[in-house]
Amino acid sequence: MSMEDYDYLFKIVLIGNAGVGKTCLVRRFTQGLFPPGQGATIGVDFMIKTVEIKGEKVKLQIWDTAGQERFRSITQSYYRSANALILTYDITCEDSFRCLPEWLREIEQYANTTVVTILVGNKIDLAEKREVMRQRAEEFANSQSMLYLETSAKESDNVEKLFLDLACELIRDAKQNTLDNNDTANAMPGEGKTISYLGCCSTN
Ligand SMILES: Nc1nc2c(ncn2[C@@H]2O[C@H](COP(=O)(O)OP(=O)(O)OP(=O)(O)O)[C@@H](O)[C@H]2O)c(=O)[nH]1
Repeated sequence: MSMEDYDYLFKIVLIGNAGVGKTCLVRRFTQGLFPPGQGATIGVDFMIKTVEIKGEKVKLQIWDTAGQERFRSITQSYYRSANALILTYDITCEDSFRCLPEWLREIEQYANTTVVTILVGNKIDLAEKREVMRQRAEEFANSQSMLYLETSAKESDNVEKLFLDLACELIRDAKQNTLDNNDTANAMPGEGKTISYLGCCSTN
């Protein structure tokens, strides 16, 4: 192992409409909690969590952006160095799904072409209020070459899977030398605990 306390460092940026649950997903993953009365994100928030995948330490730098339109120019500047984007919508809010093409245009304009993008339908605990059918979202994700996952930050459904699957995907890419990690090499140290995860996709 190098002088650093990790084998890989990846930058993951969450984007999507205001109120879809981006901050709650990050809090659930990094702190294991669902904060009551979560206020709107102002600009961008930053958290770190280190996970262990097949004996390798993977440091995830997670940037939680504000969904509100007025912060768009700030958040756009975070796309460029992202290794992965989590494009989030709310399965109980048709509007947040209809806005996805707009977000894809932002990605095309500001993100690196090698970025891994996953579409996430959050709030599946509110099944009775669902407005966007899973199949429709899956088809849309497929058509745009995105991965797809449904989550509940509230019930903790698929939240760990979301970040760990992404980490696996990024390791696979890195091993194929399609990633340039130089941009993220100077990351600030931050809080985080190490968890062990061996059940993900094969990375070897
Ligand atoms: N039932 C349910 N509510 C959720 C879930 N995730 C988030 N919420 C609620 O949705 C609201 C918005 O959550 P946030 O995490 O602040 O949303 P955001 O996407 O970060 O919003 P911005 O910061 O404005 O972009 C809050 O009232 C949360 O409690 C979930 O999985 N289930």
